[in-house]
Amino acid sequence: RKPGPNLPPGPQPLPIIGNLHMLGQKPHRALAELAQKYGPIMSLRLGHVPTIVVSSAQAAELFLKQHDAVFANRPMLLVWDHMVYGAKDVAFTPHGDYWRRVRKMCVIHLLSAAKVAGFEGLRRAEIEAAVRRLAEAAVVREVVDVGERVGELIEDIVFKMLIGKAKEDKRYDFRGVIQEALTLAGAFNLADFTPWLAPLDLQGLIRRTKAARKATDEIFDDIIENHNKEEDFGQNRDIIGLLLSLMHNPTNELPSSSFGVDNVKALMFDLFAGGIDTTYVTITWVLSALIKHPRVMRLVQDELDSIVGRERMLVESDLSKLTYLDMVIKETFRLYPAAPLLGPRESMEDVIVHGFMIPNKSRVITNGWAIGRDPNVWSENAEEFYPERFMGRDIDVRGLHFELIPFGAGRRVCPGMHLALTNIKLVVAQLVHCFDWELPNGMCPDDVDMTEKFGLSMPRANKLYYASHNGEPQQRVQENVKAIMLDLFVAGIDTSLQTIIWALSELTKHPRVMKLLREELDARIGKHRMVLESDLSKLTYLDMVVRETFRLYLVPPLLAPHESMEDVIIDGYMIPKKSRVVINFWAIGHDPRV
Ligand code: HEM
Repeated sequence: RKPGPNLPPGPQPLPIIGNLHMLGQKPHRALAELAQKYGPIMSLRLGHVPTIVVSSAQAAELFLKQHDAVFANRPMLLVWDHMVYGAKDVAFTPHGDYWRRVRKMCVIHLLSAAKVAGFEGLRRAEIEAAVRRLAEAAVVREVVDVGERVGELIEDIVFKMLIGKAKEDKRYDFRGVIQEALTLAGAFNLADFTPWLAPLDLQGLIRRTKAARKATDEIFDDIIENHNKEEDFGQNRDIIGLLLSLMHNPTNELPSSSFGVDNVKALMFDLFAGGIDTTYVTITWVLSALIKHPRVMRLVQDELDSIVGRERMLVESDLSKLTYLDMVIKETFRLYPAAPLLGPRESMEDVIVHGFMIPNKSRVITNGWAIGRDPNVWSENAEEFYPERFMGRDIDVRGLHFELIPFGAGRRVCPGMHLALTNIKLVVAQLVHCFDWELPNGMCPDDVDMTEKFGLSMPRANKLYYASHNGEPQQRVQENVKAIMLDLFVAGIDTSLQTIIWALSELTKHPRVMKLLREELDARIGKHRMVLESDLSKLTYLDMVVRETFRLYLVPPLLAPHESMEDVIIDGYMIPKKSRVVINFWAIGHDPRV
């Protein structure tokens, strides 16, 4: 008899653990190395679970397009079960009727292009506020933790979009908890592969998951309680309001029996985790790559200057014209995909793929990270950051071109990609358009460390510190400071802050004056302590700088109006009683005769 098809080739498994010991700290790298030896469709055994690893564009197309219906299931993992209320969400729930209904609801009502476009004003306000904060740091040459600033910004945008207001709960580091949850969700848990070890929780993953789940659960409970108190939540102004109104008004599609409060909380997890973590991780990779490659940074800025110019801030309708930025973002996804192993799949029946037997209930791992670095697709310079490789090549990231699938492909492709791409492009473009970024402490671009940490999402291993400018004052920052000052006037922030900003702006513009002021501070105070109020009277040059600022930028320029209390003759002129007197101190301060 002719022998039946074989399993794909792979390394020999050990008893009990199978090949689990071969995954190491960075499974995407270890699996890519194994695939070099065993090929792009490789078979492993993780504990007792048959596992197929897919590592080339052609193989991914077979699994995620040609046989997608067979591989549209997700394995049921212990961490996910704990974290998302028995997998009642979209991302971690098994294939079936419930998944189909909630996914459809997400795609149509929560994450559609129209819904995302509806939040444009909100994004603009949050980004302007973040740019203003960064510009204040730029003026005093503060070195900023870029990841932290980007994380705060994305968190603010997502909170406003999902719950209609900023995060109020200060009990937890929400972003930290979400990142921990995704690290746990991506971990290879011994207990999933050798169930009799589950009660021992040898890696401590379940203990950590319970802590993360407790934190998210308390935050979600508070959000729901506050929403339920607000009578107009049914107006669907924010996304959680919409979910709650679906819960309170069941439909045929989502009957009350299948859509209770745990389902709402599970979906909240997907939306917060998907919305914040992967987007923030991708933006920090793009910015790191740009700092590491000043040539590319310059080209992105040139494109922004030619499309947007320097007289205004970028708006969302500019994004589609930024073709070079688009290539930079693709190149970042290629080398640093936020989800390096995509989302795991599970086969729902025996199937033959490319002549190999793939048994029912096999775990399928697609190594997006390895596909992005495959020299057969990307040529010998596959490891190099070179956005121009996309020029004239029709390769998109949306799951149609299997050489580049950061959002997955097929039935379970990421439904949040439109939102993610909008946020990523917008934030990167604004930050690069508004600021010249430099490395602090004499670091050079080659020193930028691009080491990654493994999890369901793949963040940078180390923090990213940049100064938004660090040498001679630059036009880009000055223009930005001016725009911000304008904002401050409009916002009516108090006058002393306005004066401070004018003074700092003039100091940035006049390095000679800044140098003299620094020398005075060094001479009177030294470098080892902060300025005390008792020092102020000794700082005579600072006093002159402040007076010069008042001369040029008196706030407000006309002072408050006075009124005469009787008729009076001044300089031969009659000034009647009850005359309004406006004194133009701005003109006096600018009078060349004085
Ligand atoms: C850079 C940003 C993002 C990346 C790289 C990313 C990547 C992915 C990947 C690789 C998958 C698995 C696809 C598969 O199995 O084939 C996925 C699924 C998913 N993503 Fe995203 N994602 C991002 C942003 C978002 C956002 C903003 C949201 C929503 C707010 C979101 C919500 C989801 C959901 C709900 C699923 C599960 C879909 C399903 O199983 O049917 N993601 N994402």
